[in-house]
Amino acid sequence: MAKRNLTRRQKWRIEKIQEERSARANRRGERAEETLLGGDLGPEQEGLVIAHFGVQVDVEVLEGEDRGQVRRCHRRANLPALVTGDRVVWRADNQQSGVIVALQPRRTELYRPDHRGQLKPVAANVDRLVIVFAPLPQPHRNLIDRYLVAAEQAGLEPLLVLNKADLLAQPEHAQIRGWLDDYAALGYRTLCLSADSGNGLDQLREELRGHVNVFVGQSGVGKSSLINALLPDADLRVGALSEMTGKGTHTTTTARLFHFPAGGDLIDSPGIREFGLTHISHADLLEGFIEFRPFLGHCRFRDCQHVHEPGCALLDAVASGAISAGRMESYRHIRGSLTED
Ligand SMILES: Nc1nc2c(ncn2[C@@H]2O[C@H](COP(=O)(O)OP(=O)(O)OP(=O)(O)O)[C@@H](O)[C@H]2O)c(=O)[nH]1
Ligand SMILES: [Zn+2]
Repeated sequence: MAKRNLTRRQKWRIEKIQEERSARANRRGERAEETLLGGDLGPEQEGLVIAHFGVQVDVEVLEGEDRGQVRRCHRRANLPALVTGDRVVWRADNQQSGVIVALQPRRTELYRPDHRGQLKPVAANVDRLVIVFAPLPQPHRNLIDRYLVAAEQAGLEPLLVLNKADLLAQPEHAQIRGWLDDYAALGYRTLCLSADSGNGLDQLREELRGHVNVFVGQSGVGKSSLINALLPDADLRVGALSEMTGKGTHTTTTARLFHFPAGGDLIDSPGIREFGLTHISHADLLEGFIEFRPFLGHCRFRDCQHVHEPGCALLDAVASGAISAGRMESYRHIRGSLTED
């Protein structure tokens, strides 16, 4: 017994010595790096990544008298790639920039495939997916459902926004309102509003407050109109960014974080707006239809495709009205478009 204890203690001491050694080596490396980066650094402080440009990121100061200001920072070589929305620990240098020394754990991550098809994080700590649709362009249920599945998969709370409510008075568009009610009945947050008239924008401001939001939806549904109404300071939106980079080559692709004047944040970029359109596994797809969950695993056949199998719990649920035919159709449509077999 005593012997084993001793051995354990010895092992622990050896590990401790090794840890201290590697910490010392790290500190040496960091000191060398800091000398290269231009000398004395200020104390560690919290920051928020609001944009990134290759190896550099823009960090918003979250503490002290410079709170709200933006510093162009490098990151220490031992850190993973940073993305917009990351919370970091950083140290100021004496030239209006700084060094990022640590990345805080991410609550959520949004991924997009890069040009080689590999998934890469593009934003961190988003918690709200604002799915915008409208009577025109004609909405597609499976597209909305796809965003909902992506939201479930990424751990974001969806908010369904039916924009262009002014068009609902036209008889040919009247049934779209029913879609919103169907989603509300499933337990989702919903809003019906008009960016043009401004009706319902106050409720939207309320919904966005206290969240890091991303807007998605088909082209032409009014995302830009809504964002313009919520972020009236146009300079903040576009101009400031190209001015800061000096050349503006990254202005259209990099994700950028904005603060809504009424509270809450927005992370936006053309790439982010397409979030959720790829890479869903079969299992995630089924789980992403929240009302399917009580029935999953209850089909007679373990490899049930939920198409025409006898004893299919999902088909029975459709027959009994527990699952709507529209959502089932939407599920099948998305399932048919997945590449995984
Ligand atoms: N009738 C009506 N039209 C609107 C409303 N909101 C936006 N629109 C119009 O819809 C069109 C598309 O709006 P955008 O804001 O550019 O749509 P978007 O979703 O940003 O489109 P992309 O930039 O292509 O992604 C514009 O002509 C807007 O004027 C609304 O509440 N009612
Ligand atoms: Zn089944």
